[in-house]
Amino acid sequence: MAKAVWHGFDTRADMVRALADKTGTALEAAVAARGVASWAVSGGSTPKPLFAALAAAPLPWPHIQVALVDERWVPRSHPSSNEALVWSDLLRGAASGAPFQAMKTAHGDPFTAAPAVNAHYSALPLPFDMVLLGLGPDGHTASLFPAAAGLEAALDPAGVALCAPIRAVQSNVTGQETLRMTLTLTALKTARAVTLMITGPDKKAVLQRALDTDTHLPVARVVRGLDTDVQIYWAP
Ligand SMILES: O=C1O[C@H](COP(=O)(O)O)[C@@H](O)[C@H](O)[C@H]1O
Repeated sequence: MAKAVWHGFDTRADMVRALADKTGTALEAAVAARGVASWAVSGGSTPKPLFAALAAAPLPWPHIQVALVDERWVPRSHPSSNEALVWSDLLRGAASGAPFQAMKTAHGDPFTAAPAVNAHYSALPLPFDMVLLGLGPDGHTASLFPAAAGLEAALDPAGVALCAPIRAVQSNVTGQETLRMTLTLTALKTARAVTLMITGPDKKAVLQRALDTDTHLPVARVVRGLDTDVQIYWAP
C-alpha cells in the first residue's frame, strides 16, 4: 500500500524551487528514456508559482505532454477554468511548445462528455510520468469530492475509465452544485510519480487528519490506492 512522504519547507519559495527541480528532472529523464513524457496537473491557486517557475525552465517541452488532473465544467473564458490557468500560467515562454490535453469539451455536461474525454485521455502517453495533485479544505483532491455523485465510480479500484464525471457540492460554497471531470483512481494509480502540493497550516492539518483518522476522505483513499508513494510538498 502506498504511503505519504512529507517534504516540509520553511518558505513557499523554497518549496517551489524544490518541486520545480524534482518535476523538471523527472520529465527530462522520461524524455531521455522514452522520447516522450507526460505530466498531469491540477488547477486551483496553489500551483501558480510552480507553473511560473517551470514555464521558464529549459525543458524539452515539445516532447512533454501536459494534461489536466481535473476540470470544472465551465468554458475556458470562466475565471474558475483550470484549462485557462494552465494556458495563462504554464504554457507560455519556454513551455509554450508543450502539447496540452484539456478536459472540457463542447458537451453540455461532463456525464455526456465522458466517452469523448476518455477517448482523448486514452491516446496520451500513459502511465503519467508525473502527476501534480492539490488538496481542498474538505479533503478533496483532483475533483474527487466527499459524497459527490460519481465519487465511488471514480475511486473504484477495478474501474476502467481514466476520466469520470462528478457532481459535487462544495462545503465552502453552501448548497451550490458544481459539475466537474476528474482523473479516476485507475488513471492515477499507475503514475510513475505523484506529488501533492499544499500550503498553510489548515491544509497540513486536513491532510494529516485524513491520513491518520478521516481515512474515508478522498485524498486518503487516493494515497492508499496508488502504486507509488505520494510525495507531499508543504510550506507554511
Ligand atoms: O477545485 C479544485 O481545488 C483543488 C485545490 O485548489 P486550491 O486553489 O486550494 O489550490 C485543486 O487541486 C483542483 O485542481 C481544483 O479543481
